[in-house]
Amino acid sequence: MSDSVETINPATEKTLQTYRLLDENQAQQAVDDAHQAFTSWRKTSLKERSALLHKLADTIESRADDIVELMIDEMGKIKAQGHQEVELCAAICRYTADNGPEQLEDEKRPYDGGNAIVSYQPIGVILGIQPWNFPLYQVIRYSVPNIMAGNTTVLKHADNVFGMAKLIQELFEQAGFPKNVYQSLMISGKTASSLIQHDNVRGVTFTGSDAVGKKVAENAGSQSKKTVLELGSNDAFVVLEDADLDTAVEACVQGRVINNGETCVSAKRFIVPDAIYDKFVGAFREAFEGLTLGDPRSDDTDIGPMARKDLMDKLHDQVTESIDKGALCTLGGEPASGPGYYYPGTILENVTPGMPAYDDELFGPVASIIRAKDDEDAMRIANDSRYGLGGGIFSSNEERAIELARTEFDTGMVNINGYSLAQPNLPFGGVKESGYGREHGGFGIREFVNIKTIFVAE
Ligand SMILES: NC(=O)c1ccc[n+]([C@@H]2O[C@H](COP(=O)([O-])OP(=O)(O)OC[C@H]3O[C@@H](n4cnc5c(N)ncnc54)[C@H](O)[C@@H]3O)[C@@H](O)[C@H]2O)c1
Repeated sequence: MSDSVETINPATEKTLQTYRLLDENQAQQAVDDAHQAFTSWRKTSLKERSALLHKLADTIESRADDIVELMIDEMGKIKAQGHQEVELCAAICRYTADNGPEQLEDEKRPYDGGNAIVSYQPIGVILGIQPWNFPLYQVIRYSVPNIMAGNTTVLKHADNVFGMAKLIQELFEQAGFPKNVYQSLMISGKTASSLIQHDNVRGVTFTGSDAVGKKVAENAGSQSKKTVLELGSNDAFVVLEDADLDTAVEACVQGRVINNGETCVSAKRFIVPDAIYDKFVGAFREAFEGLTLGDPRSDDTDIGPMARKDLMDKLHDQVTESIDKGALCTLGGEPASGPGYYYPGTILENVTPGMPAYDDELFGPVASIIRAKDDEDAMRIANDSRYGLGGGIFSSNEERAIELARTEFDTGMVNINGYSLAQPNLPFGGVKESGYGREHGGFGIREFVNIKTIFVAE
């Protein structure tokens, strides 16, 4: 196995940097250092932690241009979306700093014989294994609540964004956090796997594919270590017969191509009843045709390059296999000529079970359109998936849509008449093979704490 990795600019295919990987001994030492840091970090007050998180928010904002440039170079993020990600991360820091103390406060509960205290205590070093698609956000969303709770953390980032891993460590240092409270480790997946077994790693939070997530959970489970899994999905956006089609088209297009189509919680399957199929699909295709594929630095670009060649090749194989099995490609469908890993906005119709476009996650700007008999059939199809992260319902009857979201949609999140990414104050996470556990909104902060009951007899 190579002891270094190269990062590559997906727009130019040029090498950006070479990073030397830590070997297993060095990685184990880093975990011991994080454990050492934990012994004093856990004793800091919530007020001190909160003040440092406010500084982190300011630091992130002050380094916004550096962060966004790196996102563009390493994974092809569109510039304006990079700035949105930076703002979201600063907001997560501030939300956690402002609300964390209350979310972690002791609770008093009477019992037969006395008054108990329920206390939220940190547990130690948390290993984060994260993907590349929101390379700052995914790290901030798990590390900041954990650090607020008194844990320390080591990160294994995706190889293609090692520059971002390095920069994030700098941000924590610049904000004034004590040494080793946060560390980015340049390690392979194999070394990350071995760290799960390290005695001082007390929990593992993984965001990425369901295939790797299952292995990570199995490995951690063999040692009774808790995991949080934020995995992929094939979110269904259901356009009901009474939907306002302009609203639906706008949100569905945005939800499909945001982040170059490389978003876990995004519109991937569009389920449309027969009665409105031609009208919706015609307008959707027209909007998709108008999207600009190109330079992620340009303000005119809607879809930038895909992050890696292997990901583009996989997407194209999934499109080709779906077409071979009967899907109709009514837009796009072939990679653009290089340099750069550019895949155009693509529409597949006649998508049916047994096709990758129906069964699996297509992680790129490809829309899978499925025709339903009626509204009821559309909801059935929406749930006909092994995944359950997010979803969407479009209807002019908001009350009915909310009821369907509440009782019928088998997912962790549902959009009604719109499309939204994560919010600091709202729980984020999935069901079924999209994983378990929740980030944000006061829930993430309690994932890796010891909820301790202290019985105080009267
Ligand atoms: N639910 C969410 O919040 C969320 C958010 C973003 C992305 N995702 C999902 O992530 C996937 C895309 O990311 P990806 O392709 O980089 O995922 P991936 O599973 O290939 O990689 C994720 C991370 O795991 C590491 N890794 C790979 N093999 C490993 C192993 N054997 N042991 C330990 N670590 C290992 C990778 O280096 C990377 O850091 C998509 O399925 C997407 O939907 C989910």
